[in-house]
Amino acid sequence: MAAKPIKVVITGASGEIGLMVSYMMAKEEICGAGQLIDLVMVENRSRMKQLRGAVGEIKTCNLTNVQNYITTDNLIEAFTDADIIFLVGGLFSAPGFSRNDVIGMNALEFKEIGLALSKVAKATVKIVVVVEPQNINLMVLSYFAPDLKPCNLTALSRVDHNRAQTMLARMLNISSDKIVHLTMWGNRSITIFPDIRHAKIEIKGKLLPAYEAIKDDFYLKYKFTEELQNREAEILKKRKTSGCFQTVAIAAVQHMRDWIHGTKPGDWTSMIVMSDGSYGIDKGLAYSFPVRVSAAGEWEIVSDLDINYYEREKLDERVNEIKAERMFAYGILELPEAKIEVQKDEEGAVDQARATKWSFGHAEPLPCSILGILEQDRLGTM
Ligand SMILES: NC(=O)c1ccc[n+]([C@@H]2O[C@H](COP(=O)([O-])OP(=O)(O)OC[C@H]3O[C@@H](n4cnc5c(N)ncnc54)[C@H](O)[C@@H]3O)[C@@H](O)[C@H]2O)c1
Repeated sequence: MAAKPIKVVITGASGEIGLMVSYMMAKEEICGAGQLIDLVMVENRSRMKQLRGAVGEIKTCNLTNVQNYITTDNLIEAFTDADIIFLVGGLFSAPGFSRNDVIGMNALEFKEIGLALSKVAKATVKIVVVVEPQNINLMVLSYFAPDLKPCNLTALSRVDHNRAQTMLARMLNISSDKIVHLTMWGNRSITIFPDIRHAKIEIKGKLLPAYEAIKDDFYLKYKFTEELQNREAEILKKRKTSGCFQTVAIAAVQHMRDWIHGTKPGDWTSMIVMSDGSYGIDKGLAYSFPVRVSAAGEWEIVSDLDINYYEREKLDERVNEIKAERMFAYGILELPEAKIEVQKDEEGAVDQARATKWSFGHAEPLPCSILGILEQDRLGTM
């Protein structure tokens, strides 16, 4: 008898990245050779027409990997019995939006997602958060779905891992699979910290430390990080587009493939996971670590890298940044853990245009208090 189809859910499935992830999951045998999937594509009600159009197109691509195509705007229906969930549906940072705008808006989305998962998630589900800011969204989701265990929860830092790997390979004109033991530490933001010191490069069959192979310590320690951080902006400027959609979709699918089948023997990847206290990072903080995955699909943090004084400082800076962003999100959600006071708009005035924009995906415009705090942040008074 054929194996039961694996239920793969993609939220934001009619968006740029969600649609590309859907195509790849329908086309590639990510869940295993010959393994059928049920592809569940989730969208906001207002985008269901576009989603049905997109599914109509995928169905005519002559792909044999999918047993059933399901479209829905109902998170409970989507998440029930789901084996794999790509959380791609959320708000993208538009021109003029600050990072705190994006944190606030997506915190509200991820509260809803967490609540839905808390009702129906399978104990073995594999979830990857693609929506920015990935670290914060993962912690909000986990807060509202407390029964989910760290083994269920990851977020995407593979985009930067892939970029760094490719940049190093290009310096030596070699294939990127010759670069191993690379790590992206911390927060998926412009401050993500690439660790090249532990990376190794295969040259003529021998693994050499990256610093020894490249022989440009100043570039690797200072300029490389800057170039990595600016890479996305550079591409967007040249392409005149608002996002590196292909880069993100491919990274999300690679992340999931490694999680299902294991990382390359002798190597690891970078994933945002809930810290178990490794490297002195607070337990429960969503942080990008070096992560090794067994062939059975169980991930663990690679916990025995030596960390020097410079790296310690960088790791701790990212902890503080993530904690501050988490506090901001908790403030928006009015959680008891928040130490900041959510300011009420005493005048009761609401900028309806912004309220509607930020309430994208929600039945009601966001409350005044939230608009108040976001406005303050934009004015730089927080
Ligand atoms: N470097 C990165 O890792 C990176 C880069 C770009 C984008 N992203 C993230 O990927 C996400 C998707 O980007 P995109 O370019 O595809 O955006 P997009 O605006 O094209 O698509 C997002 C889709 O999500 C849907 N959506 C919003 N909330 C939803 C919800 N709760 N449930 C279901 N659907 C929902 C929207 O209707 C929209 O169709 C963005 O939110 C962004 O944060 C990450």
